[in-house]
Amino acid sequence: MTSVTVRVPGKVNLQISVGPLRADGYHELVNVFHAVSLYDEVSAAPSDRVRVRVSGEGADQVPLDEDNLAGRAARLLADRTGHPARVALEIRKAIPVAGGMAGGSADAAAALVACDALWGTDLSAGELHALAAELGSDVPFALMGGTAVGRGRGEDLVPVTARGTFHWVFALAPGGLSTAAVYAECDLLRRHEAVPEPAASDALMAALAAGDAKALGAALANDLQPASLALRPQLAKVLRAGEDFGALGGIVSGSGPTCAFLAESGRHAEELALALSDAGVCRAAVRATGPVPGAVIV
Ligand SMILES: C[C@](O)(CO)[C@H](O)COP(=O)(O)OP(=O)(O)OC[C@H]1O[C@@H](n2ccc(N)nc2=O)[C@H](O)[C@@H]1O
Ligand SMILES: Nc1ncnc2c1ncn2[C@@H]1O[C@H](COP(=O)(O)OP(=O)(O)OP(=O)(O)O)[C@@H](O)[C@H]1O
Repeated sequence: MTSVTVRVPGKVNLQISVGPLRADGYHELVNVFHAVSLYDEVSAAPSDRVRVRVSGEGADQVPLDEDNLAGRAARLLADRTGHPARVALEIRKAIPVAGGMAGGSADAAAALVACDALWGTDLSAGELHALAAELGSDVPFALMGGTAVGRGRGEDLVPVTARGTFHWVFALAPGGLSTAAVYAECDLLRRHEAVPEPAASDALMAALAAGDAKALGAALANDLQPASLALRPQLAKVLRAGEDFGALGGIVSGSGPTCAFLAESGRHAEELALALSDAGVCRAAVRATGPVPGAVIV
């Protein structure tokens, strides 16, 4: 085989309920993931060692050394299967880097799928999921796609039935936010509160099952949002602009700083994206739909 290409989506979190800090440094979550049609592509081809090249959105901010998550995924798969760690990975990015849309996690999931096919290591879905969870809390969902509830640190996934297609606008911010820093800020902001166990929102689940965009917009909830806003106060202006321009709901995506807005239709999403761009509150406003499938060979 000469080359394998995998397409992998970014995500928005429809709900993040952040529970107490665990002894291992992670937080217990109820994390409702939703895969959206903003895709990275990862190609894997034979090489003499692990090599990584990156192009596209934010490519200059992506490490090419052993920190690259796609390269780490390839080395982990090689290590566990005994296959030589030899592959040239080419990453084409559209998912914003450090944007709260799990771009690095998506590339890691794509690299696992691509190398598994290129090398003929032929792991089961369960084996790939276990390697994905070792690489990061968001990586298993990038394999699965669709809409799913993640428990534990987010890796323990159960698919959620969602009817229809939802239309989103993502307001991309200049620069990124560190996920670890946002969780640390969340702890700091809640240091005087008793933190309850995380819980799924019934209103959100009912909205998804009914395909009711208006109800979904009203049910979006992210416990990390106050922390992202504390670290990046300008985001309040972005969220207010989305609301003023008629979004059904607006939320910081994951740990931020990307903001996600739910629209009524494709047409409404187009208008909303244009209004956000014209208002000058973001670097760019891009449209996407969800849910979409996880990492697939194309
Ligand atoms: C914010 C989200 O993107 C929402 O899906 C995820 O919770 C973060 O997932 P991720 O980027 O894959 O995170 P990981 O690479 O596993 O962890 C990065 C850091 O985030 C914090 N972290 C992550 C997940 C979690 N359940 N609790 C945490 O406190 C920890 O400080 C950890 O060191
Ligand atoms: N292939 C990759 N693509 C993007 N970033 C990568 C990659 N590999 C390593 N990184 C590093 O990981 C950091 C986080 O990038 P990523 O785009 O995954 O953030 P994120 O979308 O905020 O993640 P999450 O939503 O999972 O918290 C970046 O700052 C970058 O240094």
